[in-house]
Amino acid sequence: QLRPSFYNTTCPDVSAIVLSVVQEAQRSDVRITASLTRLFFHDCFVQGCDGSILLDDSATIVSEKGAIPNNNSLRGFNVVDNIKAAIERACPGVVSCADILALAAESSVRSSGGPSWSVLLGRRDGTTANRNAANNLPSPFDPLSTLQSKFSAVGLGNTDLVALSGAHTFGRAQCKSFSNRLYNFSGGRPDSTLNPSYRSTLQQNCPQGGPGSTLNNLDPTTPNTFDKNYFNNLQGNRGLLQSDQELLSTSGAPTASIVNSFANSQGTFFQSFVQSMINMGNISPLTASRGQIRSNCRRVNGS
Ligand code: HEM
Ligand SMILES: [Ca+2]
Ligand SMILES: [Ca+2]
Repeated sequence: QLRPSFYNTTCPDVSAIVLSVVQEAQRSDVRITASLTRLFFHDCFVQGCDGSILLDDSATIVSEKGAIPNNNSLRGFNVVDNIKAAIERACPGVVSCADILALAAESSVRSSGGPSWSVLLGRRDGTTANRNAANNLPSPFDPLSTLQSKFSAVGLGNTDLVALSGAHTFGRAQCKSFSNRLYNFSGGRPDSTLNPSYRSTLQQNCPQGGPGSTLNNLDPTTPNTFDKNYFNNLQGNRGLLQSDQELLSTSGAPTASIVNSFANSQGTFFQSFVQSMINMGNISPLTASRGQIRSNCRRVNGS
């Protein structure tokens, strides 16, 4: 069972160390807090929160980093290395990489204006990666019903889906993640659930045939602040990804009323987000004698 006090005697300063490295990184890279938050999601949804996302390719590992949703998209691995190095100096061999991802997500949200919470700890690191499962992460092109089933497969419900999607209140997406909505979405027309003036801004940034890698703010109103504006954007048909706008615009969807309640109250959103991050962090952790404490987050010990 995970608990906030897991490192109280063995590494009492672990949370403060993580926070300070995250905030140092944030000084030169405003986006890094979003990137670190996303790493935790992509770890937990594949084999649970076991640090599998951090493993590099090797003789025995087919890295999740090469999966389609991750390749040329995930970032923050060097900051995780820096956090690990700082923790190893203070308490060698004690803190797992999986727990570092959980702590880095909390520090990131808090350092961007969002809620803080006490992080459940005691996960250990896995010794395998799963490229195929990583290829099956929730996709921005999935219909709502598929997003719901991918969440329910790991024990998460509609409230978790909506609250955690609220992490798109900060960070960036590449044109290729949504440009299908801009030109020829259905019947030769753009996506009708995309606000026309927002659409023309996006069309300028993502011209047809242009580079798919150009970055766009996920939240056009407060791109670097963790707040409830993401949900207000959905109400104005300003969700960037199809998977964002669907939460509100799918007819009859049970997620719509949850979007509206978060749009009305930042306190309600923050409370639900914290609970849902805890729920996501509880996805099949390795505890007790299972797994290991990696000494290098990129490699299984002894390989
Ligand atoms: C509901 C299913 C989800 C889908 C389909 C989805 C999809 C995406 C996509 C396509 C991007 C942009 C990637 C790119 O263009 O390179 C992105 C970025 C991001 N996602 Fe999600 N996401 C989902 C849920 C989540 C969750 C649960 C979290 C965290 C709790 C999260 C946090 C983020 C953040 C913070 C970014 C920006 C990262 C950066 O700027 O480096 N997402 N997501
Ligand atoms: Ca994992
Ligand atoms: Ca925001």
